[in-house]
Amino acid sequence: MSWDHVWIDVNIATMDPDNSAAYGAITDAAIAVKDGKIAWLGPRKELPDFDVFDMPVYRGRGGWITPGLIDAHTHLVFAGNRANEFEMRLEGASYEDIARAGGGIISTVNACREAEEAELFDLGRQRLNALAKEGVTTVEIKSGYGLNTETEVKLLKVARELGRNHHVDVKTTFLGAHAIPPEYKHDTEAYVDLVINEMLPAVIEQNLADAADVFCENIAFNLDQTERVLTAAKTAGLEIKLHAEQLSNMGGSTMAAKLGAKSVDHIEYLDEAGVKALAESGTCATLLPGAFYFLRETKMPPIELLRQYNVPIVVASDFNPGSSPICSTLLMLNMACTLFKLTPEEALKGITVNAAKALGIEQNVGMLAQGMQADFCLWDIATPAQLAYAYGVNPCKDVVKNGVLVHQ
Ligand SMILES: N=CN[C@@H](CCC(=O)O)C(=O)O
Ligand SMILES: [Zn+2]
Repeated sequence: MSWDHVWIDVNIATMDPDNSAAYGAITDAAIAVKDGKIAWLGPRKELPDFDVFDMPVYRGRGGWITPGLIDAHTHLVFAGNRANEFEMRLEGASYEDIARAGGGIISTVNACREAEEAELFDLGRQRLNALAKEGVTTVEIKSGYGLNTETEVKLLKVARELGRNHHVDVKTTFLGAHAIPPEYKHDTEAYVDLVINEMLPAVIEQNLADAADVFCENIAFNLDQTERVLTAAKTAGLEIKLHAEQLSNMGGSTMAAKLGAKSVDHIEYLDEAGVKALAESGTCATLLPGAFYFLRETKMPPIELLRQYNVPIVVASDFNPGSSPICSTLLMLNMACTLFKLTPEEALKGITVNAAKALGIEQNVGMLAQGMQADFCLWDIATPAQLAYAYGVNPCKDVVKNGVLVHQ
């Protein structure tokens, strides 16, 4: 056999739904890589003969290999910070109060409009490095802190540039309809027109986005406006997704599901009819425990219903300066279990196989099987549940991205 490299003395959490063991596990396993793909994986004793002098053989010392982690919802390109609002909330103001008073998303918009591309790139790279150290190999980055064509394009360009300059793959999402900018405060419809008729065409023309998103909420865009933007984006060839049912039940999830959205995200206020709609369309439900925690929310997302209707559950960091300033995908595993009572296996699915579905890349990444892209991590852990159980000492030992060992 001629491979590029082989790993032995490992256990593998394949996360492959066709493998009925918990985590799709194969213990005492081996995995071989060739041309950026998984050429072979299975029990060590079935590993075909190969010449040990022909290729590097890595020993995992009994650790676990998982798919490279996928953070399917972040806003990681932004300038400034909102520590002042954190203080205000601790003194009694709510996230909604601050947004209505012109703070919140708009304060980050002001910082982003002023920031140079190079500064945004540098900040983005530091954050990407932090995620990559924890085993993240694919990340989604949204715009949404520009709210004018120039700055939305700038943010998406930076996100694309980060993807070109980092081993982490970047999927970009246009979120021009994130909030209503002050200059359109009294004419939201005109802002929606601008998003559809000016921003979206600019983004499409420069191939800056893979998907589009909207914040459907009483402090942002109503159902009709949301539907208009999503329909235009879909017609333009983008995947669609939605910030939905975070602070109230607006019916955004059902509408987005009917339009074929890849995911609806937050969903604390999602009801049974909404869950059913997701199940019918194959739309993923993305849980954002970082925002739930940081905003001290109390309304739980409908976990039991999601299970009952077999809706793929995704877990993501939602890393952003306002509602989730937590740049850690691994910590989300712990929070998804402690706050939402997901099992560690459900949580790990949420940042691997289901996260890939939410980004439409499940044919290539998110689980480990022959022919899949060789994106995987070696962890210094005795059981996969340890990834969700403890936090603080990073157990990520090695990362293989596109078949190349990038971090040791
Ligand atoms: N909910 C809307 N958007 C972001 C928050 C952005 C912000 O507060 O800056 C979120 O996903 O939580
Ligand atoms: Zn978000």
